[in-house]
Amino acid sequence: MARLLLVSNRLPVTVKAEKDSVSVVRSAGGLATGLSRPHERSGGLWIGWPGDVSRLTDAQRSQVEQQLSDLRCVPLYLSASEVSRFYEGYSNRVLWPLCHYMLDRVPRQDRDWDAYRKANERFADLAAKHYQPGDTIWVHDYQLMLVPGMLRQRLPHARIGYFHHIPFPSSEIFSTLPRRGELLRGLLGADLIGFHAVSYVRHFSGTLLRHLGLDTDIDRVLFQGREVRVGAFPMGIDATAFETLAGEPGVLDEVKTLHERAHGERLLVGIDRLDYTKGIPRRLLAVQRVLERDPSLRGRLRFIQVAVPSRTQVQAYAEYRETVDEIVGRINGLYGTVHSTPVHYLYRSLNEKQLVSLYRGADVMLVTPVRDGMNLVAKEFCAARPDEDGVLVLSEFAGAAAEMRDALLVNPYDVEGMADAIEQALEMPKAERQDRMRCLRAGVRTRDVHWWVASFLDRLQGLPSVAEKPPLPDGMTALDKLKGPGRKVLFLDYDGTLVGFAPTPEQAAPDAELMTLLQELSARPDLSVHVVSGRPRETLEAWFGELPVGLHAEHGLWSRMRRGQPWHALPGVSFEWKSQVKPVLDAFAARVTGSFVEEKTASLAWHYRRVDAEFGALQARELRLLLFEKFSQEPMHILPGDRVVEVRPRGVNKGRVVSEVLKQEAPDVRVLALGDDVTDEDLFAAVPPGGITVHAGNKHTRAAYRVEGPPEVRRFLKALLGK
Ligand SMILES: Nc1ncnc2c1ncn2[C@@H]1O[C@H](COP(=O)(O)OP(=O)(O)O[C@H]2O[C@H](CO)[C@@H](O)[C@H](O)[C@H]2O)[C@@H](O)[C@H]1O
Ligand SMILES: O=P(O)(O)OC[C@H](O)CO
Repeated sequence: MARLLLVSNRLPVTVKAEKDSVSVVRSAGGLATGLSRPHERSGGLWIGWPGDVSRLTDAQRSQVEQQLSDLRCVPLYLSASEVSRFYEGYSNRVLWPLCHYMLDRVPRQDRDWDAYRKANERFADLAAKHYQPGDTIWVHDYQLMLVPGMLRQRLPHARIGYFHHIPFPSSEIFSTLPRRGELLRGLLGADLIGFHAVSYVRHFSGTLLRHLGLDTDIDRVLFQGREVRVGAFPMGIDATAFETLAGEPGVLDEVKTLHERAHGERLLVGIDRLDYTKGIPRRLLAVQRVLERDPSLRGRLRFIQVAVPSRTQVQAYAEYRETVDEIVGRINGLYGTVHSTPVHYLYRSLNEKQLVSLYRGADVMLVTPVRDGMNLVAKEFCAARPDEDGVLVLSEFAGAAAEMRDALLVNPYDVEGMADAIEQALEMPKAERQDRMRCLRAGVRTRDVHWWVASFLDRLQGLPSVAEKPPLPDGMTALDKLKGPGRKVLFLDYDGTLVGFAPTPEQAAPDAELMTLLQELSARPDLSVHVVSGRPRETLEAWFGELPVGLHAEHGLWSRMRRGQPWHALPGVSFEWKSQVKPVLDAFAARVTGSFVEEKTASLAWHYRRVDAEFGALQARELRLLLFEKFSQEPMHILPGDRVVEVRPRGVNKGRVVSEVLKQEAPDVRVLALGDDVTDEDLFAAVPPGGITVHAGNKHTRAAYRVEGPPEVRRFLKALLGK
């Protein structure tokens, strides 16, 4: 079995320094809880931060290191400044609230970005240092979003996975981050990027399209010549362990004590990290509403809320704690009696036995985060109910809600609605409670943490490795093959290859640098230059008419082989379908604001480059479907391009230009073709053996080499000129 290198901000254990002793204890948090057992069973390493060790003596530090090494944990010590700027700063003041849709909590400046980047570099360096060929690296969570990209640079052939444990917000939210591009590119260093829910995958794909122009095809996206997979892998828990613990005599005794001390009060339970995403204030208000509405429940209801201290140095958490304290005090002041207290609030961590006793003893479990990646407490509660009793009230904004449909789903912003759900839970007949709990438990057992780890790793390890399916070599390395004497013919696509995309076709006119470059290339006696474009011949003539280059318009329908020669069309091409297709495209242009139709002699194009990227891509798919449905018998091709859908006559393609041009050249001429979109694939296909084909971009291609885009294409052509 391949070794697993886990990389997460926190190790699954934390250093705990007491007065004269030091030890390592299990960290709180879903990630630590979920992956501890799989890590124990795998033979790999876990790299991460063991917590604050600044006050340890040298002897204590080596004691800690020995204990960590026994657990196969590799510590990465964060300095005080890293804790404050990388962990508390960028990770928890910026990314955490942003991914949880809390834009108003994100600071106005991103001064901690540098610290975030540098800390990510340290994690990547340490992981790369411990990496052995054949290892699988699995990076976790939002604190380390740049690590996959950094690892890819250090270990181009490594198998790298990344899992995002918190929500991936809609692209509208993610777009507000000034560093969005860097973060997205960082994630794309991975081979597989996992999320808890399909909706997060959708948001991520939309964000890639909007900001990097990358179109995800169901579960994969091409980036820098590599195929990156994305998928939903809902995380589970160690259900068997929770179930076993819930049946232990110690736990059952504890549950009995809990009930005895409650003197017949019904038990509502909430267990969370004290985090403003967990919805504790509104949950408390809902309990208050229940007591307000039904006086008969006063003295008969006990809400036990346990909150484990978390990120206490971050001001928002300190303020949140005050808010919770205040509401608890108010409810107890209002509805407490000398005999009973409605809210029992514990601000501390519990051990597993105490935790499970509360799960097992609860009548109603309240899991009502305002936003949560998954929420494992909901699953732990169900696993700890082998008695098949107890009701789960679950927020529809927790990732877990997608799977746990038998819970009472609530809108955590709707206090009245939550109060209704609590009443419904308290009144629910036993048979219904059991039915629901049976279904919930079946899901929790089937999709447990072992299933989660296995499904992610199986997918990751089943992918062809970069070594098996290497990215295309850099186009620059092909230059040598073109050096030396002998004639060469260059076929150059225009849009997306020689120039970048502009909002309108007119705005993508050639600039002075490009004109000079083409002038110099065509002046070379050993080079013959042909511009092969989808543009109309009038445009090519106006731009390049004076240059001694071959011009080929409308994908080769029209050609002007040499300067001064007339344009001629390919014979036998039918255009009759145009009059029927045009109204369909016009209707799309009218309905999709910002899109427009371009008409050429033989073809039609619907452009959506000025339309919102996600919406445009959706509409383009719909248009293609409609055209296929209506016109499949017509002698025309429907071609998706870069933010354009083109309809062209059959029998016309850029490949025909290559064969026509080469008829007039000696057989040993060397051929170079450069292009970026699907129409250029015909060009590449027609290049004879021994020729060089270079794709400018990230798409699937039959070309043998790849360059990034127009700036690199120009660098390539300049290098060809010896510049
Ligand atoms: N008082 C207490 N004492 C002891 N233990 C306590 C405790 N309160 C909570 N815990 C434990 O901490 C864990 C909390 O996990 P969650 O999934 O609920 O949230 P968290 O936000 O930490 O995790 C992040 O990662 C997980 C896993 O991916 C996602 O589910 C989640 O959405 C994301 O925010 C649970 O295992 C729970 O038992
Ligand atoms: O205590 P933190 O900040 O490491 O957060 C733990 C949570 O599980 C975050 O995913």
